[in-house]
Amino acid sequence: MRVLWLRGDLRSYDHAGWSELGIGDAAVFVLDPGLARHASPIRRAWLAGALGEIDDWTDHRLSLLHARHGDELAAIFAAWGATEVLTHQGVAPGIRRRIDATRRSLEARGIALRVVDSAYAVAPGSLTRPEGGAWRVFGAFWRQWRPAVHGLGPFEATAPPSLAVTERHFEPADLRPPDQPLLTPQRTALERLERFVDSRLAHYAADRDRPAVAATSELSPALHIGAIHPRTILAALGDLDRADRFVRELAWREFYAHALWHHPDLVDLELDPTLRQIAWDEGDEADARFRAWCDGRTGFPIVDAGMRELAATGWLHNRVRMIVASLLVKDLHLDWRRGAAWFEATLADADIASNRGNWQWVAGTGLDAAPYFRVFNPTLQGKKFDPDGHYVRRWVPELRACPTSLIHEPWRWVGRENAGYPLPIVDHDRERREALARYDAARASAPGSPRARRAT
Ligand SMILES: Cc1cc2nc3c(=O)[nH]c(=O)nc-3n(C[C@H](O)[C@H](O)[C@H](O)COP(=O)(O)OP(=O)(O)OC[C@H]3O[C@@H](n4cnc5c(N)ncnc54)[C@H](O)[C@@H]3O)c2cc1C
Repeated sequence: MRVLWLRGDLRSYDHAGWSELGIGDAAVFVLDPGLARHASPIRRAWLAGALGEIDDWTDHRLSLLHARHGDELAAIFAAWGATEVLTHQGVAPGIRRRIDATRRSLEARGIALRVVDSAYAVAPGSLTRPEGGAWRVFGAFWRQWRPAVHGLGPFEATAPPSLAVTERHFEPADLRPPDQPLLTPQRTALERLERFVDSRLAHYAADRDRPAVAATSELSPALHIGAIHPRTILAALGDLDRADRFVRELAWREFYAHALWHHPDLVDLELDPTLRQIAWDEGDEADARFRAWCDGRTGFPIVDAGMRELAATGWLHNRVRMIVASLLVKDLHLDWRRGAAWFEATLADADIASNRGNWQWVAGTGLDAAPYFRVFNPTLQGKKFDPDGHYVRRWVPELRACPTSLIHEPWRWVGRENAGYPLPIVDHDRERREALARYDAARASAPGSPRARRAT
């Protein structure tokens, strides 16, 4: 008997695993105690929705287990009479550890575990530099990735398999917090894809940086749980050259997954060894700044709009992610890991590879990162990418009456105080200089730097 062990591939179509199942097999989703504890309410809602859709499709024969990975899970599969377990590739270090532990326990019982697919168009680890290891520069990765996805098509649709074994420790609906909406991630993803190709793709390159404009695909939460596969997206785009700007974004997702595959420590460790000693602020005052950032009360309108959108919806526009992340690291001098953890606690699409990779990009410490000395000015970013202030007014009601000419500098607006909007939490120019000094000091004290050698 075969067991399809579903994880981040929660869909019924364009799926390598379903096509291998036959009468008498089983499909299972395992809720590890860690996942149950850490997933944010919005992610639980996406998960519950996707499991509900698969459960309906299999006529409620999906097995849903509470179990620890490793021995406990392997023992359940063995009791079912499993001869082979199919699953998809894990990329995040914690997931890889859980799969490896389960594989070992299965093999000890004479059961094979086979990886049949990944959540990527090109499986992480399958592209390497000629000299080995992950690509360090996106452009070089892109040149190899782009031909590899040429002509890639979705898996053929399969009928729901007649699953024999069903064991249920919970129902999909139990996962959804009561205050979260009932979601249908597969249906939503396919609708968003159609909407994107029909009405947004043509303007994507021009408008993708404007948070007030509905210009992007909004596919990231569905991609994260595998309610849609990049193969399906690429196939729907048709001529990939015409969609080049968008295809590049999909490639960034795969670049970071490849990077994490080769450098599992990028989750917590600066990939640039010369920037591992940056002096981050800690203590009560730093905590207060962190809270103001989380709550959207920094006094920088575009930042506050973004952080409030994130809290309210679990989603945030890419340009605004970059701006808020830059403020945290370069203006508030708070550790990028703190910001990344907050994103993981709140984003519906929270994904270790994309999140940690992008935070390191913003901090200037990662692969192909923004040069550390390039510091976003939140006021100029706001003026450039939200010129009419529509995005700010949507999320910061205190500034609705503020004239457009001052919306990104409300400290100059006479009505600010009555509106109850705070002054900027820091002076950007001063903190920019401070950040550069701290980065320079870190570089100077890094092992191997000429100044560090002189000091020892
Ligand atoms: C600090 C920071 C943290 C981020 N954390 C995450 C995260 O946890 N999960 C996540 O999926 N994305 C993350 N991103 C990347 C990006 O912001 C989102 O993928 C994007 O905003 C999702 O919106 P969309 O689906 O409409 O994107 P679109 O513009 O429609 O792009 C299509 C797809 O391409 C991928 N993509 C787009 N931009 C990027 C990028 N910069 N890096 C990697 N993949 C990209 C996503 O899968 C996205 O769904 C982060 C970016 C920053 C700057």
